[in-house]
Amino acid sequence: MPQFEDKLCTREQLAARVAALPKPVVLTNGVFDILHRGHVTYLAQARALGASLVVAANTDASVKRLGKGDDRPLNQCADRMAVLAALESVSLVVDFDEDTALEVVQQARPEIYAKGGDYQMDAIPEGKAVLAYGGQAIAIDFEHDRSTTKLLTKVRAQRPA
Ligand SMILES: Nc1ncnc2c1ncn2[C@@H]1O[C@H](COP(=O)(O)OP(=O)(O)OP(=O)(O)O)[C@@H](O)[C@H]1O
Ligand SMILES: O=P(O)(O)O[C@@H]1O[C@H]([C@H](O)CO)[C@@H](O)[C@H](O)[C@@H]1O
Repeated sequence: MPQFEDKLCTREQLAARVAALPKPVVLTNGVFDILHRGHVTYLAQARALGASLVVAANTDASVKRLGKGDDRPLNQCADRMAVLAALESVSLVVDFDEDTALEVVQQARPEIYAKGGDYQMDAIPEGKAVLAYGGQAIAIDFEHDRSTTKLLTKVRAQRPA
């Protein structure tokens, strides 16, 4: 097993594994279906806010409920998690089956919660929870105009009729 797979963590292990990480701990969450430059830049910036980065990835069932499309996610959860774990910026990867990462945040209690600039921190449950216990919630501005959905549109447009 490659060493980066040591970063994969179960929900049961989460609190103990986070407690062992260098502080401050930054946590973020998302689908990360087809990893692109926007994602890796954003994850590196999130990691630079603290000393460790925990990424919570939506389970496949949870992605289905987000309404990104019937065929999403393209990459199954275990694969999305392994790709995230292989990144230098990432310290720990956990999955979550709920509609939001609120419970993950409550279990992990990171010093900092980060999310892309497409979200308003005081309007989402994860951001509100971290702010309520005195942590920081930080939105990171988009640096690259990329998205999984745009990539898929491009691929589909190139398919022969
Ligand atoms: N281009 C980007 N620059 C910076 N952050 C991004 C970018 N795209 C996504 N993110 C952030 O990465 C996290 C995961 O995003 P997500 O998986 O929704 O990416 P996406 O490519 O926009 O996907 P989709 O097109 O399926 O909605 C979110 O916190 C989001 O804010
Ligand atoms: O990759 P996405 O679509 O940005 O990730 C979603 O983020 C939501 C956000 O944290 C607001 O609550 C979350 O609820 C959802 O489950 C996805 O992780």
